[in-house]
Amino acid sequence: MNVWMSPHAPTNMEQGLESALAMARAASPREVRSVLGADMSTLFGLYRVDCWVMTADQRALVLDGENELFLCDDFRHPYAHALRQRRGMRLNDVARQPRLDHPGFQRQVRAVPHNTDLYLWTLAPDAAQAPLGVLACWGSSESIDVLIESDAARVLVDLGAFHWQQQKRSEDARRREHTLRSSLVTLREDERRRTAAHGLGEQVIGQSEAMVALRQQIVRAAETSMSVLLEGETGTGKDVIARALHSCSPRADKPFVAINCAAIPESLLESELFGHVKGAFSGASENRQGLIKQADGGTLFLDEIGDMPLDLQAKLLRVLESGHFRPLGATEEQQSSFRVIAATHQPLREKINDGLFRADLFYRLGQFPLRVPALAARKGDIELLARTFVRRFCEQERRPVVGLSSAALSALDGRTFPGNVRELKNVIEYALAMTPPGQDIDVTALEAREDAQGVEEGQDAETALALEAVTDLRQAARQFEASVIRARLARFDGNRAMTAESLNLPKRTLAHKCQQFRIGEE
Ligand SMILES: Nc1ncnc2c1ncn2[C@@H]1O[C@H](COP(=O)(O)OP(=O)(O)OP(=O)(O)O)[C@@H](O)[C@H]1O
Repeated sequence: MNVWMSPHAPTNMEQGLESALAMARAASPREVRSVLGADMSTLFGLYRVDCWVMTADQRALVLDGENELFLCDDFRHPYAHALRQRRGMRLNDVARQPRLDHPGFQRQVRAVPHNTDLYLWTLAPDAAQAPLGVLACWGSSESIDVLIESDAARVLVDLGAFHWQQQKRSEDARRREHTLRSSLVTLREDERRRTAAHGLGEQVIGQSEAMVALRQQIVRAAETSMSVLLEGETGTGKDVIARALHSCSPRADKPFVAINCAAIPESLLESELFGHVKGAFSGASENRQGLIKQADGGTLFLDEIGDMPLDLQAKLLRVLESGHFRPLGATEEQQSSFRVIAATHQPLREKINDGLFRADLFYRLGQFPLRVPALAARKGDIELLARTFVRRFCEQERRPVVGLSSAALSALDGRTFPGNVRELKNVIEYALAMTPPGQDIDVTALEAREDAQGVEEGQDAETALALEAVTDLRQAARQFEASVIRARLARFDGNRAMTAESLNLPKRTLAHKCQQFRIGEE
């Protein structure tokens, strides 16, 4: 019997037309399925109608919004049979189908009344195409009889498959377009970052894999407002990197404020950072803005952070967490919004273990850790660095730009550079001074510096011997100390951190002695 020819024909026909219209208006495959399932159920008085969806890999059937999954090659459930036959399939009294013992299917059977029949339609827009899914209609034997006889049911199912397919196509097209768009955005982003990283090449020189990767990380860190912790041996370029990071960050037009925590006496460090008000301590004759406030909107670079005293570490942590601080002697709090970059050549973890550095500050500073490799680990960079320094010095001195002989380059390659790039730079500068203008730097010019250092050290030894002749022991000791420090500083290309380390002196003590002996002023 045709359902539209039933005694309620006008109502049913109206409903059928409404259903067809609703499917045509549906905005997604899921909406088509939902209209089809609901309307079939109402029109034919069924217990339940499920619209099973074929997964993209064509291996299973799933139901919108549910977890149940039926594999297409598992013939313990009837959906696999329907898919294989690709035509309508009827199961009378589903509870009496012992071979269909799929646990999921049995759960469904238990959820419907006794004597329920099942009619399955394989939904496909046409026979040549892969099925979209299976429509499972559960109902009494009579309603399933009506369903099977009904032309209207067939029309609705065909319409459902058609609109499902149409919506699926436009959804696939939208998804493809979205994927394309987002991969284009990613591509553009990557390209922008690559260009930015490339642009940093003039500031942070190096073509080794490690340096190329480091520049990319610098660009990434610059995009965020995270705290950056630079770790690396002395002279590896931590200062250069901090400045480069600031210059390619959105804070570039705001101040870059740097402080070396090791170079400033402990007693002054706090007031340098936080500022003070007039009369806060003896000598504080006027209000003074601290570096934290000066860095507002920009970047605060804390070099040698490992040398910051513990009590100041706690205060720094508080500023980083809250953005608030109080200048020395002030009653009011101030605010500053800055990005912090900290640098250290000391292993901070060891300092934490020794109770000299706060673990919480370490983690707060190291939100974006960057490790700067030693020059020895990227010897491939020596030539580019050397040539760049030669060019820069020549331009600075207004001399014709010269090159480096291959013997000079291989001599550089053979050196160890404990002072890293700083040492290389000093070697080049000295060699250039020893080379007549217009001539390439040769190996003899490089060796001249070592010879000069040797003489200087020899002279120091002579001085030390000569001191035996003096009668004032304290003065002799001071002169000897000064000679040792001078020689060691010369050996480490003026690097006080390395000098202090090699003499087992705190950097602050070395700084004090240099001041006392006027080293570095002559
Ligand atoms: N990658 C680099 N490109 C260009 N110049 C560099 C690079 N690395 C270091 N330099 C130069 O080497 C010298 C030392 O660099 P910098 O002061 O940045 O090192 P550092 O790691 O901060 O040293 P320290 O730990 O002793 O403070 C500077 O003159 C700097 O210009």
